[in-house]
Amino acid sequence: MTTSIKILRTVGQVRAWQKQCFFNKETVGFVPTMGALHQGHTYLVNQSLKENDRTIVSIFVNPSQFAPHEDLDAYPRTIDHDLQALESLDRPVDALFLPKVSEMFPSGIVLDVAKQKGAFVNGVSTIVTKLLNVIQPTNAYFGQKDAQQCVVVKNLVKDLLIDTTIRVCPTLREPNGLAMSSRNAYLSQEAKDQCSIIYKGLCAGRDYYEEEIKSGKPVSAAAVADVIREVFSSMPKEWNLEYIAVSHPESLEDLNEIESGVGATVSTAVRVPKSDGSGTARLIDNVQLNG
Ligand SMILES: Nc1ncnc2c1ncn2[C@@H]1O[C@H](COP(=O)(O)OP(=O)(O)OP(=O)(O)O)[C@@H](O)[C@H]1O
Ligand SMILES: CC(C)(CO)[C@@H](O)C(=O)[O-]
Ligand code: BAL
Repeated sequence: MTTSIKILRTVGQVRAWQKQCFFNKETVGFVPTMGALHQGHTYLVNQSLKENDRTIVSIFVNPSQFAPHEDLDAYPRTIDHDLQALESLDRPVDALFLPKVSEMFPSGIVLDVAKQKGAFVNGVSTIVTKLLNVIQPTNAYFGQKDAQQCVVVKNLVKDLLIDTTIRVCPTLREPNGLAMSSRNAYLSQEAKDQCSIIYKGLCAGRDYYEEEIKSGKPVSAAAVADVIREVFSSMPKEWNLEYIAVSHPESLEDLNEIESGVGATVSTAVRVPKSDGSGTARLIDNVQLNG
């Protein structure tokens, strides 16, 4: 496909592009993705276009953040569609970084990491650090949908003294409330309709909290989770609720009580059978309880 977007495939090409921006005193916005772009992604890209002189997007399905037997091979790869989506914005992005695995992991991937607990956190921290090192953006854009990822990335930028501002954008949703996700492509329309129960449950938990906190006393995290579990009890029985977590909004440590002035992040993951029968799609979502 022909495109006006500069396609960069090597670290060397990105560094040369970045140096030119730096030389011109232009700010650089960066949106890391794994492709299969949807409106959640284009929201982040539009935000970057608004706030920076130049915008670069990366598409890299990062093997090091998939657990063994997860959907690395099946993960949707739709590069022609993605290029079209980036071309048809009000202003096209300036550059697209499309590295091969060998470019990002020249010494290979330590696959044992994927067997350890916390593989996702390690995998995301490593790839985001590498990408920020290569691109050295002024601002980098992430979606609130991946709440754990936002916390991990904010902490790593702080701890490693990386000179990039992390901008977190709200979760974009389908009209029925389902959070947009590349993995929704695994589901039939009927399943997507049923999936509205995920956000409904989270909202019921948030409504309960907002009512209870008016008393001025801390609210029990278990009680919030129970309200959500009650809504989730009408999920189809073949679905698998992995967890409901009520966590501190900054550290993501589990909370027993939610205090006003602090609030919480309430997150969940649900495995829903894929419509082609080839396994399950893991859907995640979260809401914020205001402090
Ligand atoms: N619905 C959404 N609203 C806002 N941002 C989103 C949304 N979905 C994804 N993003 C953000 O886009 C960036 C790239 O995410 P990614 O390419 O993994 O897409 P994804 O749809 O989250 O994929 P999947 O859900 O299959 O993991 C991340 O910062 C992610 O938080
Ligand atoms: C940030 C990211 C691109 C790192 O691979 C990925 O975790 C994602 O798409 O959210
Ligand atoms: N969007 C979060 C990264 C992942 O799906 O692995």
